[in-house]
Amino acid sequence: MFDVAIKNGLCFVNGEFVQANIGIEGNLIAYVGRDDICGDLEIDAREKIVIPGLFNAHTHLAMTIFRGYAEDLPLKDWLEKKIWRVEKLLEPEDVYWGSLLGILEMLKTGTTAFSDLYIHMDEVAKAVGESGIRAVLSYGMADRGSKEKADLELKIGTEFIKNWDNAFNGRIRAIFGPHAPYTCTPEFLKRVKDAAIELNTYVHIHVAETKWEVEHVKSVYGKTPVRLLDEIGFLDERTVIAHAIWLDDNEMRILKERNVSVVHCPISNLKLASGIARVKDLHDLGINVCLGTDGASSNNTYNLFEEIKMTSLLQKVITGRADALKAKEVLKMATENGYRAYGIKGGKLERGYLADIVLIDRRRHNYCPMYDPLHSLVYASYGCEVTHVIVDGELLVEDGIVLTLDEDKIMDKVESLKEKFEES
Ligand SMILES: CSC[C@H]1O[C@@H](n2cnc3c(O)ncnc32)[C@H](O)[C@@H]1O
Ligand SMILES: [Zn+2]
Repeated sequence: MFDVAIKNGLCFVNGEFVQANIGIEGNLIAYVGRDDICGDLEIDAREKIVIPGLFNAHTHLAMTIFRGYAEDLPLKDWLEKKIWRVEKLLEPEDVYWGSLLGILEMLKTGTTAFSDLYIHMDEVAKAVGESGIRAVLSYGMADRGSKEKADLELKIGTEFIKNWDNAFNGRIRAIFGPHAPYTCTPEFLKRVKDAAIELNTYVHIHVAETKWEVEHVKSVYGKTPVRLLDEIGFLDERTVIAHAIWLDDNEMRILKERNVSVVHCPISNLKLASGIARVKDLHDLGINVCLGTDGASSNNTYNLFEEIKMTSLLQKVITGRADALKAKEVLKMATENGYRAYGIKGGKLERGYLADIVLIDRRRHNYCPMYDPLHSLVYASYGCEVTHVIVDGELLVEDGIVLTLDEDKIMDKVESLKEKFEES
């Protein structure tokens, strides 16, 4: 008898869809196979596709508050003329409600875990605790050339890790999140890496997002962001870089040699007109590529199914090859690779892996006819087909309803915050 039994689903196991039952004990998958199983809670999956939970590997969760606030601008103007001004007005409680809204949207669209880099992170951690989702959290640090600021930022970032790492049965992993090579000096980034090594933790950072960034870093430090980071010993298997658009072949080889993971955020990159990452090349080199949405102000949703489809389509068009990335590989980027990037044993329907599992309704007009569930999922999903979501062995979404959150209350709160930022 298992705690939870998912029965007769079409399950994504070892890269293919097979009819199977899944037994969950505590927070782990304890059984995957064809034997008839029982559970204290039994979920009938006869009409469902069952996949490992999606991992959104780069977010600024509470930016739901600024969804639609600053449109049709390139990254530099978006940040400098709009976003950084209103972020100064953010209070902790705003971040709490904005984060809950982001979590609500992610759970409803099959995301079981995310990696966030933002401010007022205690509030994000509280929202993660209450909702039941899994998260890797980092306080977003930038020294901007000031030694005093560097000391303070590192202190806040370190305290956050000490207070929250492994909270809620290990659902929260707390790591370092320096913003970018153009807001953080190499001296500061070196201190962050040393602290990360001492605490045995990960570092999540934006790198090579725009042409401007590369030219700016070159003009100040005489080398590109990736070469600069490599020179200070910043890059290793516990480094996760978001974007990685403007790289030459040699820089890609450096990322491979150092075992760095890359988070591809195609929709944000298109919307801010930053560029298109060479994901096929990164993938072919053997780099661990995972997927992210970035913040809701540059996307404007937290629906990872959109990133899955966009990743596939963009690589087809920039390589001129319709088979640039296999659908199976892209689904792996959205699941297993995200968990792997942050050293979490999840993202696979396999015994011993974390029980982060998503059930999807097969009986939808957009999946009809279903020749191959993999292709239906990757190319025809809206995200709203998700019916059940289990995180850490707990059922959080049932028949499309998030059991742990009050959807109307969260929406009312975030809608009411708009007033504060409208005039800014
Ligand atoms: C200091 S907390 C994180 C910081 O990052 C900003 N941000 C959001 N999206 C992006 C992006 O695509 N590139 C760079 N910075 C980004 C966010 O607004 C916060 O200020
Ligand atoms: Zn970002």
